[in-house]
Amino acid sequence: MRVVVAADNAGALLKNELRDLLAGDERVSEVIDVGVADPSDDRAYPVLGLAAAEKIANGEADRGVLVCGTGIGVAISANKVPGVRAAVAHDSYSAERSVKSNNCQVITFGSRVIGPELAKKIVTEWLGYTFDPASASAAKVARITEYEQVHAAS
Ligand SMILES: O=C(CO)[C@H](O)COP(=O)(O)O
Repeated sequence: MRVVVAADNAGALLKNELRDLLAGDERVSEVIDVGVADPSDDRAYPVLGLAAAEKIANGEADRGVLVCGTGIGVAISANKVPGVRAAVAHDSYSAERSVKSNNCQVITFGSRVIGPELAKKIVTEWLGYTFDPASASAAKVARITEYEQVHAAS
C-alpha cells in the first residue's frame, strides 16, 4: 500500500510522527510526503490537502493521511478532488466505518484535537480495513461517484 501524507503548519509535527509510523509498517510499501516539512512553512491547508488527494486521484498513492489544526480543512480540500473520499476520524469506530461504509481512501486528523498516541493507534488500525465492493454500502458510495461524474467540470 502506498500512502501519501500531508499537513499544514498546524499539523506538520503530527504528520511527521504518522509518516514515520507508516514507514515502519510492513503493510506500507511507500510513504509519499508532500509536505509541509515543518511548522515554518505556512502554506495553507488547501494547498496540501489538494496536492495529497491528487496523488490518489492520479494513481500514485492508494491512501492518504492528512493533518491540519482540526482535520476539517484538509478533509474538505481532499473531498474536492474527484474520486477522493476523505473523513475526519478521531475515534476507532469512525476510522473503521470511513473505510467499510464510505470507501474513504483518506483519513484526517486535527493536531489541536487528538494526541499523537491515539492518532497512531487509529492509523495502525485503519491500515487493516478494506472496503467490500459486494457489501450493501457499495451502492451508496456508487451514488456519490455517479453524482460526481455527472457534475464533473468539462
Ligand atoms: O485547522 C485548520 C483548517 O481546518 C487549519 O490548520 C487552521 O486554519 P485557520 O483556523 O483558518 O487558521
